[in-house]
Amino acid sequence: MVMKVASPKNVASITEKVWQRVYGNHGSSSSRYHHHSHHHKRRCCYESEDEYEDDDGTIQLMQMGAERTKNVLILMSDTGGGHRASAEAIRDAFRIEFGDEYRIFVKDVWKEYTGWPLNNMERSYKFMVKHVQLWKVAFHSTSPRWIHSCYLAAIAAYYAKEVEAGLMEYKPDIIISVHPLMQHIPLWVLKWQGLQKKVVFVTVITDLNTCHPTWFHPGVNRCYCPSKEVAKRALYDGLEESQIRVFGLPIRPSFARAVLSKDDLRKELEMEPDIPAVLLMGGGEGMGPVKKTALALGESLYDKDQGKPIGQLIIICGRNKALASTLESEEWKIPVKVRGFETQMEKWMGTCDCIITKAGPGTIAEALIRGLPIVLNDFIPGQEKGNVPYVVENRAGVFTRSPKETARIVAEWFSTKTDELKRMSENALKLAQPEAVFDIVKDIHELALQRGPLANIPYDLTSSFTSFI
Ligand SMILES: CCCCCCCC/C=C\CCCCCCCC(=O)OC[C@H](CO[C@@H]1O[C@H](CO)[C@H](O)[C@H](O)[C@H]1O)OC(=O)CCCCCCC/C=C\CCCCCCCC
Ligand SMILES: O=c1ccn([C@@H]2O[C@H](COP(=O)(O)OP(=O)(O)O)[C@@H](O)[C@H]2O)c(=O)[nH]1
Repeated sequence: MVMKVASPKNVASITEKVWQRVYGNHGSSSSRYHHHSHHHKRRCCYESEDEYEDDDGTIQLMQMGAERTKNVLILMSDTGGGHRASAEAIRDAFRIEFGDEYRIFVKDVWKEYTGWPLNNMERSYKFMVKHVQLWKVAFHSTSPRWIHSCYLAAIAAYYAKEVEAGLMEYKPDIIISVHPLMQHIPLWVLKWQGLQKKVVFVTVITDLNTCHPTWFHPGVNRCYCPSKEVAKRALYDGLEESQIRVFGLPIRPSFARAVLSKDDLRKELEMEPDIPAVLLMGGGEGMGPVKKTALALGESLYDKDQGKPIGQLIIICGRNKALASTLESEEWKIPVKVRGFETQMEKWMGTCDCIITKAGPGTIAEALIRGLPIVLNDFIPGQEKGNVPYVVENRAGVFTRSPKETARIVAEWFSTKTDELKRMSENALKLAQPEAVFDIVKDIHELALQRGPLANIPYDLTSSFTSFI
């Protein structure tokens, strides 16, 4: 349970003071500034209030009142592989559903526009999750709202102009955050710019259960929760029911829509046609006990009596190149494929019969769609802890940290307990929500339509107008 130590109003006023300190009296909604940064070349500087030129030189006044392509800015960070996967899923679903109506940008604005430590979150995060106790302390100690709001306000004070420049470069009509640390600062920027009434701001949560409270910001237009458990937490943390929607975790449309034949895929991926296959992975970064588990499977999936394999193994190491090269140099008694970062995960999952993974929400949601029983072999404390009961209590998989136990379970699934494998596969399919990403983008589209005439006013005029509304 998270204790609410400070009221949101108090936190807001601290934040506003910080903004005032940074911008002085220029923090009004209609202010403009000249910001040149070495990070980016494509900067628009407005020389006067009369000149409104877009990057391609078209004068925006011409667009007033007309239907125009709307800009969608998706904020993410490569801390793990899940945020990017969800961002790309949303981008692809927008394209499928609405074609040219929307122009989508997937960006880590902090990485591109700010400096240390925000531009280096991936490395800091990797370091922290390797030292599990450090991550545990950081995760739990920053859970109370007043604590994380203070941290974020301090960061905002330092990098406000850079983040603002990063957001405004894309002239977003809609901002979608798929990252826990990308609510507060962008929402403050919108408030300061007077753009709250023009820009739709939504959060798409990518954790299935025990997510960090930074995900929940009462200032959003919508908060898309992937499960009822997360929705409960959102309500508890002060969001209104009208702000919350539960559609599921957004998964790339290639997963949701593809009809794949296992036989064809096995040919395409050059796998053995007739023996069952297990997929072993550890998220985008190849984390968890992948190597030990692979070695144990190399033994358990080999039938010594008959002198032949009872299963084959696919190991996807993600961005962990060191892991891939050590596994490639091993001698195997069973058919094994070692792969690096794969872009067509739906194919590898489509060709396998079960999966072993750490409790990453993206991988879990994808495996459920493919009906793969799951052996969870690790979890990151905090945000991934709750994913374990989500899978186990719904009987879509099991949890064990022991590589030997994992190898034994898979060997049984492929030999004496095929009925259990089948049952778990059916349970997995019951939990799958392949349409979630489409429901999310359709709902965002509805929100954008509800914005009314303001949304069609050229971007650079809007903040001046809205300050009078
Ligand atoms: C005695 C108290 C000392 C405590 C000191 C803490 C100082 C602050 C330092 C670090 C901040 C820790 C942030 C915790 C909140 C994170 C919220 C969260 O859930 O983050 C998860 C993401 C990663 O995404 C997850 O990836 C998973 C797989 O790997 C999985 O896919 C899951 O679904 C995803 O949600 O984590 C981050 O993005 C963490 C980034 C940490 C970067 C550390 C940067 C260090 C320095 C300064 C920046 C400080 C930012 C402070 C923000 C504080 C507000 C919380
Ligand atoms: O080689 C790889 C490894 C992983 N992934 C994807 O990366 C995401 C991993 O997200 P998850 O939440 O499971 O874990 P994280 O990497 O964030 O820890 C999933 O969508 C995977 O399909 C991928 O596309 N290629």
